[in-house]
Parts: sequence; C-alpha cells; structure tokens
Amino acid sequence: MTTDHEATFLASLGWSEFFSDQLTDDDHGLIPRRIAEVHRSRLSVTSLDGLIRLTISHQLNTSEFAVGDWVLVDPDDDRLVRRLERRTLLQRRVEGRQGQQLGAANVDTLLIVTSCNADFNVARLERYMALANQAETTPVIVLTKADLAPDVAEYEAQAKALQRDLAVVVLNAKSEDAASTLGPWSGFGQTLALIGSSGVGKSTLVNALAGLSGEGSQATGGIRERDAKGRHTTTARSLHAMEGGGWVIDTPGMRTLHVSDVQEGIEQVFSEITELAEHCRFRDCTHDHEPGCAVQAAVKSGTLAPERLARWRVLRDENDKNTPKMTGPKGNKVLQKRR
Ligand SMILES: Nc1nc2c(ncn2[C@@H]2O[C@H](COP(=O)(O)OP(=O)(O)OP(=O)(O)O)[C@@H](O)[C@H]2O)c(=O)[nH]1
Ligand SMILES: [Zn+2]
Repeated sequence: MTTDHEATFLASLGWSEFFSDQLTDDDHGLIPRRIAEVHRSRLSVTSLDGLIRLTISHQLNTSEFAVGDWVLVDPDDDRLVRRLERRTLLQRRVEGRQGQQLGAANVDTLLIVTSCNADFNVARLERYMALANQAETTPVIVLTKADLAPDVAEYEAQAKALQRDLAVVVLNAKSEDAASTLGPWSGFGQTLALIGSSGVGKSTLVNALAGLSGEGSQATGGIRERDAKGRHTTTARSLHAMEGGGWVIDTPGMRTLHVSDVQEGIEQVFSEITELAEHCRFRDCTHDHEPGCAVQAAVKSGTLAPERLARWRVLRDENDKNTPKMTGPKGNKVLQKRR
C-alpha cells in the first residue's frame, strides 16, 4: 500500500535492502518507520505527516531503542510491532553504570567535531574514532572555527595523522557554505550524527545542514534550557531532514565519552601499531622492554611517534579495564561480545 511518495520518503531515510530483507510474510500490512525520539515512556517515529507517537506496551523498556532505529508499525493504531536488526550502533559507557547506553542507530557517518583551538585534543579524537570504528560508522573529522585560527594547516595535518585514509574537513560552521562542504556525507539516503565537546559548533552545524534558522533552529550558545538537575541541555528533537536529502541525528547523549568494548575499533585507529606488532618476536609482546620488538624499533627509527604509542597504551588499558571479561574453557580470558 506504499505510495511512491512514501517510498521516496523511506529511501531518503536510508531504507535499503539491508532492512527490507528482514521482512517476512508475517509482516504483511505493517509499515517501516524510523525512530526520531526516545523518552522514558514514549517513542516517536518520523512520517510524511510529521512525528507520530507510537502505541507501546507499559512493560516495554524504551532504553533498548535508539534514535535512528528502524521499526515495524501497525498503521491502524500506530502500534510498535518489532525493531529491525541494526546496520550500525553507536553506544557509550556511562560512568558508574553497568553496560552501555545506546546513542544512535544506523548512522552512516559520524562527524567528530572539534575546533581549531584549545578544544583540539588528539587523545580525545582517537577515542571518538575507536567508537565510530567499533560501531561500523565512518568517522569524519570536522575542524570548526577555521575563521578564528591563524594556523589551520597545523590542526589539519595532525587530524589527518589520526587514522589511515581519514577524511578531514575544515570549515567555519557559521558560513554559508558550511552545509555544502559536508555535501559528500549529507546526500539522499545518508544518515549523519555528530559528536564533540560543548561549544565546538555542533548545533550550528545541525542548523546549517537542516537549513534551520529562527523558530525551528537548535539553540546555539547561551540560549539553552535547563533540565531538572539544573544542567544545560540542548532540548530539541533528534532527527532532522537535511537539505542535501539525508538525515542528521543530534542526540545530546552522545556528547561525552568513556570507552569500553571497543578493542577492534582501537586496533583500526592505530592500525600502524597493530600491523607492526605482528612482527614482534614474542606474540604477547608488550612493546615495552622486549628484545625483537618491531614497535619499539619503529619508535627508534622515527617512523612511529612515542606519544602516539603512549596514547594507544592508555586507551587500550582503559578499554580493558572497562570491558567485562569472561573466563574461557581453558581458564584463559576471553573478551565478551555484547552485540
Ligand atoms: N567564528 C565561529 N564561531 C563558531 C563556529 N562554530 C560555532 N561557533 C560559535 O560557537 C558557539 C557555540 O556553538 P554551538 O553550535 O552552540 O556549539 P555546540 O557544539 O552545539 O555546543 P553544545 O550545545 O554545548 O554541545 C556559538 O556562539 C557559535 O556561533 C565557527 O566555525 N566559527
Ligand atoms: Zn613489540
């Protein structure tokens, strides 16, 4: 019963064979919808007529859903029937809590936003990239406030060195061409999400990408609301149509970060170290004092910066500490997969 209009709308939201292949005969009559808002007792989805609040059971734990999830809905009563398997999932560890919090689902590209000033911190960027890699979302570094920095090329070079083949974009988030600069990642059917510290220009970028100004715009700078605990929050809906034809997810929950369970993501960020380690004499080499260590040899020859190795160690140790371990059949430790 899907009209052409509806089909184009779903395709703009990223509906693809990955999701349609999950449909069975039992799903006849149901329609796919994408989650735009997740609250404690309510879920909303996008539609051509605007947001629709889903009918859900009182027992449903909404924290198991993420903005960007695809769900099947009964159009007669807007009842949630089931969630489809995710293509990508960004999640983060919350200090003092068990497990991980879901951030955003089915995101194609994660814009890691930082500014060309004191906010720029390579260790934090590597951490964000480990998370993006682990989620199987493509990271892109966006360097904002280029208009205020005299030494932009220096920041750009440092960002490019963070991971092999990493895309780095330099811009002024307030300029008219900010959205078109991000065109390669904001086209029809593409989903973007943003991460980065407070004040780097995320809301400004969302406004530029979504063509929002005035009434509909995300609060930028000091005009934000306070939540119950008196903290500043950017309170607005989380899924916006972009002028380029895709969608952008802006979830405040993704803005701070501790890592756990991102071992493969870390190996991808530091692929040059991962590859060198294969040539160490000992399989369990710690790349510290061992003879025949290919990683230390690279540091000595100047091809690997000692600071980069030190940051890899810190991130890997933090991840190991935060990742729950299971004891394997032979008593050796096995990393627990929680996907
Ligand atoms: N000159 C200049 N100012 C910028 C740029 N990007 C952001 N700003 C300004 O920096 C301030 C903070 O920008 P926001 O977009 O609110 O930052 P945010 O990352 O959304 O911050 P939170 O909502 O706290 O997470 C605003 O006053 C923006 O106008 C830029 O590229 N150049
Ligand atoms: Zn070694």
